[in-house]
Amino acid sequence: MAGPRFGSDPALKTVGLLGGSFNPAHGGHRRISLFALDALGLDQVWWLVSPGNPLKPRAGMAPLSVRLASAMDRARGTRIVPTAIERELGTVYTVDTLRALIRRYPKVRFVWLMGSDNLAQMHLWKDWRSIARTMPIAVIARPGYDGRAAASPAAAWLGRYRRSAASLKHRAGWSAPALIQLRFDPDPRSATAIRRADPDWASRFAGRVRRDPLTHHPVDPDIA
Ligand SMILES: Nc1ncnc2c1ncn2[C@@H]1O[C@H](COP(=O)(O)OP(=O)(O)OP(=O)(O)O)[C@@H](O)[C@H]1O
Ligand SMILES: O=C(O)c1ccc[n+]([C@@H]2O[C@H](COP(=O)([O-])O)[C@@H](O)[C@H]2O)c1
Repeated sequence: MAGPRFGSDPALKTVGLLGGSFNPAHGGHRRISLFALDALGLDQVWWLVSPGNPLKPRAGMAPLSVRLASAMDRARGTRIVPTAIERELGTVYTVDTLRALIRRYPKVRFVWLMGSDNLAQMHLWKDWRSIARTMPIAVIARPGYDGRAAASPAAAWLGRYRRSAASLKHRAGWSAPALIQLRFDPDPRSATAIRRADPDWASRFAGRVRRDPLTHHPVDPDIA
């Protein structure tokens, strides 16, 4: 069954949500976010720096405050808003985070953004079909993962809800489920490669941690 169809109030803001470990944030995150902002006509992209991906090992994960500091550094000068709001909401699973955000920001239309590596394993996420019914999903092609993503259970289920990026620019057409595939010059950068090349990366951000980083969430007054 199709999910909610949103109204066409032009005062509503549009926000793309890119959830991730950001261990550390890198130029690939920045580039795909700026691309999605433009392709989908968004007002902002929020980076949800995760307190802990339930499917990822904790070993090798820098503290949340350090990962957030790296995200703030990478997002500087853009309409990307890094936040650790999941810590404040007390949510770990994406389905719970998205429900809480929708409740908290009724004037915002959200779209979930992710790389194709995440689509490939989305069927392992808690209530993944509910996530797809909650908001449109835009998937960004990522070198080495697109084949696996296309063959995945989540892609098969979402396949009948394929939509163009342009359809999100018409606010009245904002509905879920919807799968939008964003293809542009794929970006090979990854946090894994950065950690390998620079195992000490976290020490550069340790001195830049905010005093209250865990609840930090700068929000456009039009949105709150
Ligand atoms: N180069 C990229 N191209 C497309 N999507 C990306 C890219 N890098 C990260 N993403 C996406 O950004 C989100 C957050 O990614 P994450 O913080 O896990 O970075 P990562 O580089 O994938 O990390 P790691 O290598 O540690 O798994 C995910 O949806 C991921 O698919
Ligand atoms: O909700 C889940 O079951 C779930 C399982 C795995 C990953 N996620 C989310 O997927 C996003 C990408 O995570 P990561 O660590 O691959 O960057 C991040 O927001 C995680 O919280 C969510």
